[in-house]
Amino acid sequence: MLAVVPPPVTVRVPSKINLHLAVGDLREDGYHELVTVFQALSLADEVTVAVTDDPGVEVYGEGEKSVPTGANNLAWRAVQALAAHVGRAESDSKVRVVLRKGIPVAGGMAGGSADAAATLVGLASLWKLEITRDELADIAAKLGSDVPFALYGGTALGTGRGERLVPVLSRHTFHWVLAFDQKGLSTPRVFTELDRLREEGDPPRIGSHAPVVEALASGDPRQLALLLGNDLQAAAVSLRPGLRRTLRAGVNAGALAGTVSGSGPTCAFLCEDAETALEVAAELSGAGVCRTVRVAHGPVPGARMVGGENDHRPVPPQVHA
Ligand SMILES: C[C@](O)(CO)[C@H](O)COP(=O)(O)OP(=O)(O)OC[C@H]1O[C@@H](n2ccc(N)nc2=O)[C@H](O)[C@@H]1O
Ligand SMILES: Nc1ncnc2c1ncn2[C@@H]1O[C@H](COP(=O)(O)OP(=O)(O)OP(=O)(O)O)[C@@H](O)[C@H]1O
Repeated sequence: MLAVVPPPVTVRVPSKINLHLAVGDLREDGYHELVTVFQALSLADEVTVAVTDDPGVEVYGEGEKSVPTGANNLAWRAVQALAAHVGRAESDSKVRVVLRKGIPVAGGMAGGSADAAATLVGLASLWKLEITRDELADIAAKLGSDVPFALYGGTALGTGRGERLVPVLSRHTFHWVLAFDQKGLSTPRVFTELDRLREEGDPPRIGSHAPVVEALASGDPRQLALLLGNDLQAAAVSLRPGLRRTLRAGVNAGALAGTVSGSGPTCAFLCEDAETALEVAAELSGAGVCRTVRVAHGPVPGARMVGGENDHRPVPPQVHA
């Protein structure tokens, strides 16, 4: 009898920004204790998983040449982690993973984490696993601190090393402009730079996340704009001083406020509305301070299959520098 090969599964997965990122001290395990407010943005990757006789990873799109296609690819590590978790034999776990990247590589927007989360969701369907999203989140947390959030999306408070999540009420769609830098920044390097800055002096630390949570509940972008904060920003700017100019240029172009996204170097600018975001993006494109400019909105849902009946595939307008 011929075996029936299941059709490939495609999952769309959002990027993230940190509206608030408070970094505590270095822990013994090499991680820092975090309190962060994540928001999932419409800038996304798409990941297709398919049964194959020729297993491996293919990468297309944003930064494709700088993404490893071997065992170091986070999506590939997700395949192995899920197969091990459900006790699936290697001969039964042969998959091809195709990544279509929209999220900048090493940009502080959790692109690799997004691909890992999407791969978990895609394989759970391809392999017809009875597994809850919470169980997937436990596997996700072992792959990286940002991976669980990419599964859930929306807006969430993250604690621990960022992997412990609770949803945050967010009443409004917020409009963002994203400025991609010429090249990426290594996340561990940015954390190490913050430790160095803290050893040398006492860089100011951002305050409590509570006002950010209130601003999200109110839905007022002007209120939120006053509260964006990221303890890693000083470290990212120290390693990439040109980011200061980018941050200024976004605000000069009409954004309410700008922040470095996560460990950078992508800068995220909050705008009053969708129309203003397009105007800011157009002006920033001409300012010569970054490689590419995109508009995005959030919050959006986490990793989910493309082609379902709830899938409207919105295409946000794009502006290229
Ligand atoms: C900067 C953020 O994007 C904010 O959401 C995340 O904290 C980074 O998450 P990630 O890229 O998934 O990071 P992981 O793959 O878990 O860790 C990579 C490295 O970043 C540093 N790291 C990460 C998370 C954390 N809470 N403290 C850390 O010091 C550690 O050196 C770690 O070895
Ligand atoms: N699927 C993947 N997509 C992108 N990079 C990957 C992937 N798998 C492994 N990598 C490696 O991981 C490094 C960090 O990539 P990634 O795009 O996840 O960074 P990031 O967005 O800054 O992460 P974070 O915001 O979670 O700190 C890249 O330089 C690349 O070598």
